[in-house]
Amino acid sequence: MRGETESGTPFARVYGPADREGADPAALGEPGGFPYTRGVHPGMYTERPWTMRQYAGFGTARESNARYRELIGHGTTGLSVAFDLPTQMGHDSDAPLAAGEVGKVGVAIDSVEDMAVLFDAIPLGEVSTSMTINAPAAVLLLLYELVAEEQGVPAERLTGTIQNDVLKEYIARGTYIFPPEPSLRLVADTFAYCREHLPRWNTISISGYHMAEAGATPAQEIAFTLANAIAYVDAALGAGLAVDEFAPRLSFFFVARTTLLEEVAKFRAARRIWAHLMRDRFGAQNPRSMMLRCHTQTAGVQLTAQQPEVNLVRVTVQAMAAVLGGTQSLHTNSFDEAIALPTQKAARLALRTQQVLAHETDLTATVDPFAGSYVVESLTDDLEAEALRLMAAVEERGGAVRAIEEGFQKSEIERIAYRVAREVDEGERVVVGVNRFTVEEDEPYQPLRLDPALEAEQTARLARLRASRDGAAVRTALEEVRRVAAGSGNVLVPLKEALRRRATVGEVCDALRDVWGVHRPRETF
Ligand SMILES: C[C@H](C(=O)O)C(=O)SCCNC(=O)CCNC(=O)[C@H](O)C(C)(C)COP(=O)(O)OP(=O)(O)OC[C@H]1O[C@@H](n2cnc3c(N)ncnc32)[C@H](O)[C@@H]1OP(=O)(O)O
Repeated sequence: MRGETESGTPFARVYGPADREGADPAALGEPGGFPYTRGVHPGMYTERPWTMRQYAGFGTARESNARYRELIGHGTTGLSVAFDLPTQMGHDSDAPLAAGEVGKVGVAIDSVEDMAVLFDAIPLGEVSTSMTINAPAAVLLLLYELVAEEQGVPAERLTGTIQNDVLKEYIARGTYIFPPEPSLRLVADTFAYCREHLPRWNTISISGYHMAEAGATPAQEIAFTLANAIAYVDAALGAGLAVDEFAPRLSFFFVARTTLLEEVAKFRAARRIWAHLMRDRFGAQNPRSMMLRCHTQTAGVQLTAQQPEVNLVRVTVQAMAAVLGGTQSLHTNSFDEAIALPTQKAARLALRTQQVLAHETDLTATVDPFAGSYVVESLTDDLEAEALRLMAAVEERGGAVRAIEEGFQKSEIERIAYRVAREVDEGERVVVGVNRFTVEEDEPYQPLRLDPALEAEQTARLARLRASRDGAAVRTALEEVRRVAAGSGNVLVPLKEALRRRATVGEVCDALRDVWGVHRPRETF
């Protein structure tokens, strides 16, 4: 048995009252009350279960639309769109760089017409939709708003989230386009635009998930995520917004690992740190600005290609950690994700896992069941202290952006990833089915295969769009995007007009690239 937490603190063999002596009851508080250690709502899941939000998308808009409708039919309670890499990088499906990638890791969206197909017969006034899109987040949000307009749904009714967290892209995920400064401006413009037009929209999902997948410990995950959050808050304040005008719509995204006790503590510690930051450092007055609301995804990196059915068990434990930690929204991975895109059956089983937890167990019968547990409260305090220490290290480097430019977070995370890989290789860290309890031959598994004709189909669709639209109007609209991007107005306004006129995702991103350039990472190791 490992003698220390994933964050590197030694585990006591037994925890007891002595470990909690002198603990301040105010640090725990009440559910729904400052500092929200016990959760953001007084009644939590006794009032409403978390949102079951399965991340999905592949092929063209038509295939993904069918998968969403199927998920809704099976009882999913929120949508979560995965985009393909060209879309995430702001390139059209016919761009040379897109070749071979169209529709692979998510859906290909080139224009408002694709977006309309993606949400065909899905009432946007009723469903909440998350979109995992970062550098071009504003563009995809505007496409969503345009489709809602076509459906006759007013923007102020729309609920959902854009990931829009470009800082962690530089650290871990990699789909950045522009340099940090214009990227932060675009984020602040999005906050301002949403405040005015889409007040119920969560404007960002500040993500620790990808850093965790890259190797971050739970303490690093909290610290680097919240350090990025501070940079976004500073950017918005710098753009002239008041903290309570945008902070209630900031949201977060964490992983849930199989180390259940430490993970439960992680969610609780993160909420506590955020509440203090917002109240004490940024002077927030609105309690909603102080509530860390989060989505959680089970840890994909812990799933194995060997004996893949064992992943069902891992995902169940991870999902329990998220629920016991008080998440607002949850994606459970499919058991076959270490091999390929999920099959239909695996995707359904993943959703069923959440439904069993919500409807068959007693996890939802009472709020924050682990409160008062000697070990979980101690781990919560330990994680809080360690995360604050790491956040101070980021501050010493001049804040998140400076530290990113120096390669600090990335190299700290890589150090841990290397250590974990070595422990697995040496058998010190047990991975069932990989370095212990292996079998000679797994049963054959049929992965989902994408139709190779799909890329040609999507580029032909794009050619038809280009031939049928008013080319001169598109050129004028793109010129306006460049003009505003070079100045200081809110760039979402001309972007929306260009998209309405059938400019494509690639064309509007190219217009921004013309003005802002692209980010070139510094190599560190
Ligand atoms: C790995 C992969 C990749 O790299 O590609 C990815 O990134 S995948 C990444 C995928 N990312 C995601 O799916 C992100 C999902 N994020 C979200 O859905 C959001 O940001 C969220 C975390 C804030 C959750 O939003 P949500 O709409 O699902 O849920 P909420 O908690 O906001 O609940 C909806 C409404 O019900 C209210 N409500 C909920 N529960 C209660 C309760 N117990 N008592 C009283 N009210 C309640 C909320 O206040 C809210 O209303 P009101 O709004 O009025 O307060």
